[in-house]
Amino acid sequence: MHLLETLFSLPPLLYAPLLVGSLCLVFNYLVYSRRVAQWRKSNIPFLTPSFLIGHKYFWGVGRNSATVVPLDRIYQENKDKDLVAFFVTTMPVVLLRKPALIKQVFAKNFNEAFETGCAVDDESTPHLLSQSPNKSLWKAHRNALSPMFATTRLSGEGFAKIRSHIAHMSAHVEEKRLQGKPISTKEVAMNFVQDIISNTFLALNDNSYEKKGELRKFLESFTEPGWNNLLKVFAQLYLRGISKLEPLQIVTTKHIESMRSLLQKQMEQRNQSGGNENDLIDLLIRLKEQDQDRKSDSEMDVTNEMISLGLSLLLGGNLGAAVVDNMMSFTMHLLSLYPEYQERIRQEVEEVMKKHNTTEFTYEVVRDLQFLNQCLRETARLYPNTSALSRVCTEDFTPAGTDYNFKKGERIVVDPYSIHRDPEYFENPDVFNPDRFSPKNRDSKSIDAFLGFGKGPRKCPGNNVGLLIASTLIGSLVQKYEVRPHSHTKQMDAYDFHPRSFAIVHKDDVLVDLMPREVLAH
Ligand code: HEM
Repeated sequence: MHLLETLFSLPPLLYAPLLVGSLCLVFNYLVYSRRVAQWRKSNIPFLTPSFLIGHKYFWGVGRNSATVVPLDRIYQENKDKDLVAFFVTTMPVVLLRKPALIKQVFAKNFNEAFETGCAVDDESTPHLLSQSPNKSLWKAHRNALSPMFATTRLSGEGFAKIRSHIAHMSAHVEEKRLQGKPISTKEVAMNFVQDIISNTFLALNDNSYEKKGELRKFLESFTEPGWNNLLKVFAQLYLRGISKLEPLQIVTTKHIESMRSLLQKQMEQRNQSGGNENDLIDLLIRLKEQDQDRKSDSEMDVTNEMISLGLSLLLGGNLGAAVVDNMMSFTMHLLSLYPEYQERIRQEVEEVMKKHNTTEFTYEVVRDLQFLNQCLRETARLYPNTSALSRVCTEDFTPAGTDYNFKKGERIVVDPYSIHRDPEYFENPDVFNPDRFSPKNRDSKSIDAFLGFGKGPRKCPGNNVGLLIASTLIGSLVQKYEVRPHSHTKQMDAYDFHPRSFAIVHKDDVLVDLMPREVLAH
């Protein structure tokens, strides 16, 4: 009583913050103690939280990589455990450490741990596939988009489009080289993948090497690392209450309206030209035709469902198509440090072209570049793009063969970076060794431990499209040039990642020098 009297005798400007601060501490204590008691009862080992800050390692956010370094330290320090729970500020999470348990929860218990933790509240709100509010809607959208994930769509005429982008990219790098400048892998890769995606999904004929295309600008607003995007993802994952505010939304009203007008323009054009490109625009027009009520409607009005499909395809699960450029940039970095693997790619390109009786890149050539595909998968192992795969329990369950009781609402995370560098699953894990992905070397242990494209029914559906685009870029560059390091002469690790990104992206652009092979031959 005496304490309260003293407090209220202070000027309001002084006691109000003290009062609010004290209430926060009480609330914080209650949150921590309730969850800790639950973990204890559920047999889930946990790390005792520090007041207000949860786990101390997350205080490095903004200095080191946003999540890779803290998660890796927790992973390393709890080697004896299958799983370990802790708090990120006031957000409780359970980190699954063992691939067998991850497979169990992500695949076998999919029905009980279906959500990714950033679902929208309302079915009609335009959203990404990863934000689906319920399983039936997620399934319907994933099925509707499935023809877009088939790589055969990019054979024949589809690959003719890709060849025009190889020509744009080649002209760009040759111009830079003749000016004596290094090549920005970020720029080359980003323009390449985003122009191909614009062209093959949306029939936009961009050449971003000359002028940034419409889609390129749109996608950049989602993927550019920085405080703004970091805060948005953080709010979606950990501050569910305030994440409903418009500036904290991942998909803002402005994005929705840009997507609506882009789709509308392309659908109207297609309706007039009557062409059949087997792309997203045709898919949306078919969807509209199937809708009996709107059959007679000649206007190409774009529904929220169409916007959701467009966003999901272009941005994927974790701001997706953009991950392909990241993968290509890291591959160029690694290959610049391992010239012997560049030579093997060159030999493979020559042999496969000979087999298909051609001197240029075709769908069949790229499809058959097995060793190059291994190099890309090995890149995804060392630099897995997603710092944390996440699921939220939608029901209580106990994974088979364990006595861990997961409660509805529990957030589960998986840290691909640490598992991919664990010698228990990958021998000499820090070494870039594409042969570990050869069919003869792959074993069930490493197959289970590889999480570069996720796990279970929510696994990346676009991985083969992404790998095809990446193989085309890397194959055509390495065939013509020797790639040499310019900015990064040492293999990057977690401390080289961008501190303000949840994705694993390098903080400084990777620059390389290109030496034409015919010059080297003389
Ligand atoms: C080759 C580079 C790519 C990598 C490394 C990659 C990685 C991933 C990862 C890690 C996930 C999360 C999976 C999980 O939570 O279990 C994911 C989901 C997803 N990706 Fe990809 N991705 C790539 C390319 C693409 C492309 C090119 C597309 C689209 C054409 C795409 C579309 C998606 C979609 C739609 C999801 C959400 C799946 C769902 O929630 O059901 N991805 N991707």
